Amino acid sequence: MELQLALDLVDIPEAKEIVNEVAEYIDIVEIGTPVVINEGLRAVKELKEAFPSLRVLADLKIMDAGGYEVMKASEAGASIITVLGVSDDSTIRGAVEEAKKQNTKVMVDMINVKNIEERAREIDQMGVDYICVHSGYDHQAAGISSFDDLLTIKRVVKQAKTAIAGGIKLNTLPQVIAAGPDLVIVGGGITSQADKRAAASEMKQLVSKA
Ligand SMILES: O=C([C@H](O)CO)[C@H](O)[C@H](O)COP(=O)(O)O
Repeated sequence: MELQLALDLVDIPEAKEIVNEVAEYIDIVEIGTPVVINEGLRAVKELKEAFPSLRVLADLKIMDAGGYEVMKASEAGASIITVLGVSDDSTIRGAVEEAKKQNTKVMVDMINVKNIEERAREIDQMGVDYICVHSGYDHQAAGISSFDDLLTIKRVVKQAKTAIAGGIKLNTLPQVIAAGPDLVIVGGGITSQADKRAAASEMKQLVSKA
């Protein structure tokens, strides 16, 4: 099981500062959607240059033009790029095809997918690398968690790796780990802690044991 740090509410210098603190405890660093909106793919490029041994995920949440956007993010240095599960199949297939050419990977974010079981089965047949259940900020504010969705995809997904994101904290991590995702994605659970290094270290210890 791997740990991904999501960076959302920071600029590029702040992102580098946080990764400097926690790099040894994370497997993947995510350039979150708000960072891409504010800073562009330059954020992906700069983080990859600063931390070449870390995989960088570009959380583009692609909804259209899958092939083109995967190409641009891959050229910037992303190892993994996100595409939305609610997108048309052609968008997901285009993203997968381009990622194969670029030797990068596609993560499908199931945020707002209503029929998780059926859509996860379909997407699993499209050759994607990860399927990620996700309760985004707006769902978190409404008290919605994606834990049940994780149990669903663990049951039906056969090819892709499974991942979970959204509001995971140290106290909820053991329950998440028990469900056995391949990748756990944590943003505020690390970045909003006074001691980010300690939080990342404790999380990495738990994730590594699983
Ligand atoms: O993808 C995310 C969200 O939609 C904002 O872009 C976050 O990276 C994801 O939710 C993980 O962050 P936390 O919820 O703070 O753990």
